[in-house]
Amino acid sequence: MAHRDEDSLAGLRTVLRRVLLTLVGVPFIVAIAMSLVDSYRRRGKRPKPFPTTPPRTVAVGDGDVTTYTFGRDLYDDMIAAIEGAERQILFETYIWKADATGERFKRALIAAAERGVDVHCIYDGFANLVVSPAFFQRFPSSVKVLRYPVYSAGWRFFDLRRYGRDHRKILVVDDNVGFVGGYNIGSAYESEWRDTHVRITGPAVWDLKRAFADFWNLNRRRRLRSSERPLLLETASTWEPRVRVQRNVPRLWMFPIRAMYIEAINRASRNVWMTQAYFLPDEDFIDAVKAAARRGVDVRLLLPLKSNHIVADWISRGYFTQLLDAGVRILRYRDAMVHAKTATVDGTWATVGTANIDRLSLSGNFEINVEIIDEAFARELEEIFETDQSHCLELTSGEWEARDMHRKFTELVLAPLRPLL
Ligand SMILES: O=P(O)(O)OC[C@H](O)CO
Repeated sequence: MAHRDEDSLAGLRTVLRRVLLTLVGVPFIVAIAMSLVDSYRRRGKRPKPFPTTPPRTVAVGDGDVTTYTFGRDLYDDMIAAIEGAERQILFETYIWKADATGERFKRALIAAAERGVDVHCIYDGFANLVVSPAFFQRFPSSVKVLRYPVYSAGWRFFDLRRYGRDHRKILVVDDNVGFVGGYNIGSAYESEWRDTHVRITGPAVWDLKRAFADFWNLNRRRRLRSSERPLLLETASTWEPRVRVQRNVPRLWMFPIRAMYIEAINRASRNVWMTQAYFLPDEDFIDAVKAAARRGVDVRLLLPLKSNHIVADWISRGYFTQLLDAGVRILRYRDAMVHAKTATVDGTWATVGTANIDRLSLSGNFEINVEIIDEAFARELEEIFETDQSHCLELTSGEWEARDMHRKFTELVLAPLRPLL
């Protein structure tokens, strides 16, 4: 009798193990297969044009904010700022391609260092694993370069605070100007991707400097020569109430960007317009978005019809039914990858930054978003949204419900991956 009990227990365990392995393993296998097929299909595809707006500047408090929606405009202004630097350049990027654009930035940074400007660069080791190491080795010692390592937990294997990637994109020149937003550095982003970045002048530049300096100082000792001095900043003498720089710092367990979004969505009374590259939020975030739509707020979500990560697209689609049922409008951008991470609420609140709406960004990575409470700037972003919307296909409930069974099944199979992305 005891033997029979043990046998059935062991049998149950085997069945459970197999079910678990299937639940975890199958989504991974499907995701890998999809990514391979998708990258094969993309080969040789020509980029298509998309509408953009010229850089426009609005005064916000004691400074200006210029918004960029086309990479070439942005890169030209970033290079001009680097070339005009007199004292210090702080440059941080998640991806830094070793192509013509990447080389252009590298040359400009080296030239600045050679004329005596203090140049600091940070890039993420994991994001650039596919970039030739030679590209990063050919920096002269006059440029201080910090590679945020692929593995940074050391012997603290279980300390999740040490696994976040450095996903930020920042440039600060002297005390005068700062850039932040979705753009990485690479030729494809210059003309083929639709993204959003801002150039900031005024007191908020100090916050960008501080964000850079804190990260640098946190990692300086282990990554650079021990003699390398920390980056020191004067305390900010001016507070700018309209512009807040929100930083996710996993190492300090700080994730204000998710809270910032949820607070803004929860207090929306008129509209929430979001443009996002990847939309795979947690359940509480989704609930806030649905609640806003249900109380009559005009909630619009603008996403790429096809992003560069097919698996993220499929997982994102798993949320569409509940969003459409709640009254959220889903607008899908045609022909080009939308990589922007922006939102406006009630024509007053706005954000532009590096954080995607997914778990990696909102509760994992080092991220930076600028939060601006200013009607003129929000209006600016709303106009950009309207331009983008004119290039979108709106997804209707009828169309969505009529999709094939195999699509519904694929969404279901991939759903267990949601918490990982
Ligand atoms: O991580 P992001 O938002 O900078 O996007 C990077 C691209 O997805 C690279 O594949």
